[in-house]
Amino acid sequence: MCELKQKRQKTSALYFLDEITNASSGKHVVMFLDYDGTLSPIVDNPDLAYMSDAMRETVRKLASCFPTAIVTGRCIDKVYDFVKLAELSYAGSHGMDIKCPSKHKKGVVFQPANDFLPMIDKRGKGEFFS
Ligand SMILES: O=P(O)(O)OC[C@H]1O[C@H](O[C@H]2O[C@H](CO)[C@@H](O)[C@H](O)[C@H]2O)[C@H](O)[C@@H](O)[C@@H]1O
Repeated sequence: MCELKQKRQKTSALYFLDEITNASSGKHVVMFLDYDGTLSPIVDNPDLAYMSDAMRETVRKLASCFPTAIVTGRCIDKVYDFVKLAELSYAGSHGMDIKCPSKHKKGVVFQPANDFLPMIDKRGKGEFFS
């Protein structure tokens, strides 16, 4: 087997399936997935970083087995436009904007940076603190 193929295998979770199965026994498993370069290929234009239908189907199946979240530097709306799976949780803007699905129409929203918006706004207008 060529060296590159061997390296690829060793970075695949499938290579460690027994270890992962043993380590997760009796525990609650939650999946956190990156978007760019993980669910989608890296492409020159970030607006064209589509995920394939096959990948979407795999993530849909995964989410039917474990709570699943996408964690990304992108804003939630943008990544949701690509992923289009309402049953997932999304942590966008590097964790500053989090939405989890729930029976409520809007879902559970957690925006830890909200309290800092007035300060950020002041900074943006050139007002500095002493
Ligand atoms: O946290 P991530 O989900 O990994 O997001 C990181 C950045 O991803 C995007 O940029 C990267 O992917 C682009 C599309 O393939 C590529 O053109 C770019 O070179 C990569 O850095 C996204 O555009 C950024 O906003 C994210 O911060």
